[in-house]
Amino acid sequence: MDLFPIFLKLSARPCIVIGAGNLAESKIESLRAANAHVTVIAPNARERILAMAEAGEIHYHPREYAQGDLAGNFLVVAATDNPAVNRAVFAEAEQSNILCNAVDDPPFCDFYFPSVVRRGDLQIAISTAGASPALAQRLRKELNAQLPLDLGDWLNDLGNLRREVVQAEPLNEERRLLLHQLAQRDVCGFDGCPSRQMARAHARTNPMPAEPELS
Ligand SMILES: C[C@@]1(CC(=O)O)C2=NC(=C\c3[nH]c(c(CCC(=O)O)c3CC(=O)O)Cc3[nH]c(c(CC(=O)O)c3CCC(=O)O)/C=C3\N/C(=C\2)[C@@H](CCC(=O)O)[C@]3(C)CC(=O)O)/[C@H]1CCC(=O)O
Ligand SMILES: NC(=O)c1ccc[n+]([C@@H]2O[C@H](COP(=O)([O-])OP(=O)(O)OC[C@H]3O[C@@H](n4cnc5c(N)ncnc54)[C@H](O)[C@@H]3O)[C@@H](O)[C@H]2O)c1
Repeated sequence: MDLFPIFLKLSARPCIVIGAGNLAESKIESLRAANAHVTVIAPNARERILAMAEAGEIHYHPREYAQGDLAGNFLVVAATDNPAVNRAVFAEAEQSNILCNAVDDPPFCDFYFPSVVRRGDLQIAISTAGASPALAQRLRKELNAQLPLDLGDWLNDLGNLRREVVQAEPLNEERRLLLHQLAQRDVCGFDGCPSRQMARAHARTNPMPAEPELS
């Protein structure tokens, strides 16, 4: 199957989850991790979901799904234990052009949830297009065991240094090569960090062109 892999910005976008059980909980957690505005509709909710609602992290409506509930949402996850309800949710989503994932029900999904390895802003998302979710999970565990725990902190420092370089140097081949070199070196937030000093020395030989004088 030809799936299109993208990383969506969900910040402040309204997303809705129908169902508040075991499977819904992990989907709500991943939507919240992307700062989506999450609404949940289900007659019964797990403890953790009730706690999120009490803390004001999500909106929870303790009732059954009704046609029209999806209006105004960007995406929906159908995670009830009733396939007929999940399919009705998918049908409404189709009609309203809202992206839908009916959990564990591939024909009723516009998108699949991947297995994710995360270190800060670094995310590696794995999909087998539904061929073997167990393999996706195993690969996640293998990659997770191999990647250093402080990779996210390091990426944060590297990102800050890259912003400095981009501000100080014009977009050219020298800058591109420097950024590749920095991505292979130790970088830290400390001002005297050797990689930082190297970047500053580079900026002296590759400065921004002077602003043209106004006549
Ligand atoms: C990655 C992950 C993310 C997540 O769920 O958030 C995910 N499934 C995970 C685990 C997992 N799911 C299942 C098992 C049991 C072993 C097995 O069946 O292999 C295990 C492993 C376990 O937990 O033991 C059962 C299962 N899953 C689907 C079906 C229906 C079918 O195959 O027809 C059935 C049979 C249900 C039944 O028997 O009734 C379908 C889907 N599951 C997907 C995602 C989508 C495709 C992902 C991809 O491969 O691209 C897709 C298509 C739709 C979707 O739900 O988005 C998460 C791992 C998270 C992690 O730990 O990293
Ligand atoms: N838990 C698993 O590991 C797993 C694995 C594979 C498949 N499944 C299947 O996935 C489905 C969901 O699993 P679960 O463990 O999250 O179930 P669950 O029983 O924990 O939760 C079901 C949720 O659906 C809600 N619900 C029921 N009818 C509703 C309606 N009309 N409108 C809105 N909400 C409604 C319930 O209130 C509850 O919050 C089940 O069909 C299950 O068989 C579960």
